[in-house]
Amino acid sequence: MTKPAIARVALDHLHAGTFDYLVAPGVHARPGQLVSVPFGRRQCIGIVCDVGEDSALPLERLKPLTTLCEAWPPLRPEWLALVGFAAGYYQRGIGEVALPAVPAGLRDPKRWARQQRSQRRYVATAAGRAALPGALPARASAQRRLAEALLAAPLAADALSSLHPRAAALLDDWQAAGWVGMVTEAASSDAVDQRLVANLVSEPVAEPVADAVTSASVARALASEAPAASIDRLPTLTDEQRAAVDAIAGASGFDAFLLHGITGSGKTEVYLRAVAHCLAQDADAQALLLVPEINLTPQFMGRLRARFAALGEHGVVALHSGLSEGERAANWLAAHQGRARIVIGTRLAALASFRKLSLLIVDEEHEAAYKQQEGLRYSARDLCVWRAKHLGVPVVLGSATPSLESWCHAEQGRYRRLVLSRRPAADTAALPTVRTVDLDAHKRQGRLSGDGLSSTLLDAMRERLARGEQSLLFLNRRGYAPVLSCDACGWVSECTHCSAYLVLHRGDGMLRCHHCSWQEAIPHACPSCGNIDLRPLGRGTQRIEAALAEVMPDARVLRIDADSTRRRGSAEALFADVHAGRVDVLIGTNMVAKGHDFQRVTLVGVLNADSALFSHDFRASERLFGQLMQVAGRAGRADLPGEVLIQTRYPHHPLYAALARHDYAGYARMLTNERRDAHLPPFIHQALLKAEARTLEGALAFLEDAAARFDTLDVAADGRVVRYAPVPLAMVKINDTYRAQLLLESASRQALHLALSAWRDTLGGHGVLRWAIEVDPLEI
Ligand SMILES: Nc1ncnc2c1ncn2[C@@H]1O[C@H](COP(=O)(O)OP(=O)(O)OP(=O)(O)O)[C@@H](O)[C@H]1O
Ligand SMILES: [Zn+2]
Repeated sequence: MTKPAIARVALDHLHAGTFDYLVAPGVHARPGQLVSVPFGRRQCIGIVCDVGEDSALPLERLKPLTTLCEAWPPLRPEWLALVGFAAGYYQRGIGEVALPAVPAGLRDPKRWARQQRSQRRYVATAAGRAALPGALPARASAQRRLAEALLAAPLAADALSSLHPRAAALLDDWQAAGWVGMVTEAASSDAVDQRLVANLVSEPVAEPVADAVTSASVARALASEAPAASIDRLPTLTDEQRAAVDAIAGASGFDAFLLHGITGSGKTEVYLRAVAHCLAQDADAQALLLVPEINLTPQFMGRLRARFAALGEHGVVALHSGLSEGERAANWLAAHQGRARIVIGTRLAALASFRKLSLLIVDEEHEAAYKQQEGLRYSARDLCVWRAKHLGVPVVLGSATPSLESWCHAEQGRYRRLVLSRRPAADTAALPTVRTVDLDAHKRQGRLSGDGLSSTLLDAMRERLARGEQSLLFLNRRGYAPVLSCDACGWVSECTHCSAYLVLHRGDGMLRCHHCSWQEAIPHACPSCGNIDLRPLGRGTQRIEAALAEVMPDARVLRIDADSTRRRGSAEALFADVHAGRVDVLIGTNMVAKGHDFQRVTLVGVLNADSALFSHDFRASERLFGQLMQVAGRAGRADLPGEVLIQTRYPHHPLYAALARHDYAGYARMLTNERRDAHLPPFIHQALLKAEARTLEGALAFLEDAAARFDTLDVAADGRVVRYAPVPLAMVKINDTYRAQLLLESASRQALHLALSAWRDTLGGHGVLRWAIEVDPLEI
C-alpha cells in the first residue's frame, strides 16, 4: 500500500506554522493551491505550502482536505518563498502573511467551482468538436482552440480524459506533432487569426490565451522597432535620464538601483522606458510599479495606459485597497496568470502573485506609507528588494529625498546610484527659490493675520492670482482647528476614548477624534463652566480656506485633504480641476505634497512646519526635510520660475538652510553622521514588542513579564541584543485601549532575529488584548 500524501497547509491563524492534512487517493494536491479544509468546527481557506509523506501527528488524527482550487494555476514557488520570508522576518505565522495577500473574492470555494465548471464546459465542447471526423478546416481550428484552451486551463491530463474520451489522446498526438509549439508560434506570428482571437476573448477560459496572443504581438511590436524609434517617441531623454535607463536595461540578474532624481527631474520617464525595455525583451515579462498613495495611481495609470496602449486595457492593472472586491480579484488574477503585463499599486501590491515578474520599481521609496502599521507590519519597499534578489531581476528605488537607509546602502555600494540632478528643461524649469518668512518679526510689525497668514505670503499669492498662476498652501493638518478651548476655565476638547484632542470641523459642526471614530456636536457653551466664548486654537486646512475666502475673495480656492476627498473618485476630480487651471489657490495636506506634476503652480507656501523640528522622534527631521523638499518641488515645474515661502519662527534653522540650498546630499550626510554617533538606525537594528490592554498597568505588566523571559534566553546572554525597559507610548490611549512597548536593539541583524524568534515562542499570557512584534519600526 502506498503511503497517503500529506499536505502542509497555511491557515490565517495567529503565529502558526502550517497544519497537516490528508490528501485522499486520486486527489492531486500541489504546492501553491488554495484549499478548503476543516479546522475545529469551521471550514477554513488555506494554501498548500508543501506536499509530503510524513506527519508529526498520527495519521488517524489528520483530517482530509475538502476542496482544492483548480480554477487557476497554483501560486508559484517564488511567491511561497516570499511569504515564507516575510513571515520569518516580521515574526508572523506564514498563513497570516499568505492568506490576506490573496483577495477575499478568490478565497471562495463557490467561485472556484463556478470558474472550473465553465472551463470544463469549454474544453468539453472544444474536444467534442475537434474529435468530429470529416470537416477538416473546422477541425483544424477547433483543434487549435482546444490546444490553446488546454495550454491555458490548469487541468490535469486525467481530468481531461474524463471530459472526453479522446481528449487526452489528442493532446498527446498534438504534442507529438508539435501542435503545442504551433500554437505558441501562431500566437507570436503575424498571421494570428483575428477572428480566433475574438472568439477566444468571449470565452472566460480563453482570456489568458487571447491576452497572451495580444501581448506577444505587442512585445514583437516593441522589439521590432529600432530602439530609438520605439523608445524616443516622447520627450528626448536628457543625458542623465538616458544613462539611468541604460543602466537599468543593462542589468543582468539582480541589481538594486537608487534613482536619486531631484523633484521634476523626470524619474517617471525613466520608469516608463525601463518598463518598455523589460517588456520588449520577453513576451511574458511583467513589471510592478509601486506608488505610496492611492491618489497617485490615476495619474500614473493614465501615463502607463497612454504609453502602453498596445497592451490593451487589461494589460495594465491597478492593485490597491480603493478597488471593489471584484476589481481587486480580477486584477490580482490577471497578474497571477500573466495577462497583466504591468501592475501599478500601493504597498499591498508588493505581495501580489505574478507569473513572471521581471522588473520592480518603487517610486518615492522614502515614504512612510510603504510601511504597514497594522497586522503584518511589513515594509513594501524592503520586500520588493528581497523579491528582486530572489527572482534575480532589477529593482529601482526612486526618490528626490531617499530614505537614510537607502542612501546609506548606496554610499556603501550595495545599491547602484543613478542621479538626475537637473530638470529636463533646466534653462526654464529651474528649481524654485526657497525663502523663510520670519513669523515673529511679522507679528511684531503687525503683518500677521489672526489666521496665521503673513503679509509676505499673501502678497506673493496675490501676485500669482494677478498673473493667472497657481499657489499651493501646504498644511499637514485637516479640520478647522486642532482643539477647541475655553479661556475662562481652561477646558479643552479632549477625546474621552483617546489621549488626544477632538479636532474642530466647521463644515458639519462637529468635534471629531482623528484616532477613533468618536465625534460630537460642537458645544454652544463650555461643558465645564458654561462660558459661551469658546476659542478654536491653532489652524487646520478648513480654517485657512475660510481665511482666504475673506482676504482673497476673487480667488478660486480648493482644499484637498482626507475630508474633502472622502467619496470614491473625488480626489481624482479635484486634481483634474487643478490641472485644468480651474483653481487659483490649492490648500492641501500631505496628499498634495508629492508626486503630482502641477504645471501651473509657481508658489508654494508652507504653514506650520516648525512643530516637527523639535520632535522626540529621531526620524522627524528626516521626514520633515523630505516632505518640504517634495512640496517645494511642486513649484516651477514647467516654464515658469517657482518660489517657496516657509513660514517659521526659526528662520535660521539648518534644516531650512539646507532646503534653500536644495542640498539633500549635504543634509543626508549630516543626518548620517548624527545617527552613526548616536547609534541609531540604519547603524543599528531595532524591533519593538507592542502590547495593548484595557489598562496601562495590564500592558506594562505583560511587557515586564516578556522582559523577564527575554533575559533568561541564551541569545540574550551574549549581550549582542540590548533590551530596554517597557514604556507607555507617547499617545498612550486610543479607543479605550492602553498601549505600551519594549525596544530591542542590536548592531547585528542576525542576533536580533535569533533573539526574536526564540523570544516569540515564550510570549503570550493574560491581561493583554493584543501584542505584536514590529521589526524595523519607523516610529519608536
Ligand atoms: N526628457 C524630457 N524632456 C522634456 N520633458 C520631460 C522629460 N522627461 C520628463 N519630462 C517632463 O518633466 C516633468 C517632470 O517629470 P516627472 O513628473 O517624471 O518628475 P519626477 O522626477 O517624478 O518628479 P517628482 O519627484 O517631483 O514627482 C513632467 O512634466 C515630464 O513630462
Ligand atoms: Zn478618540
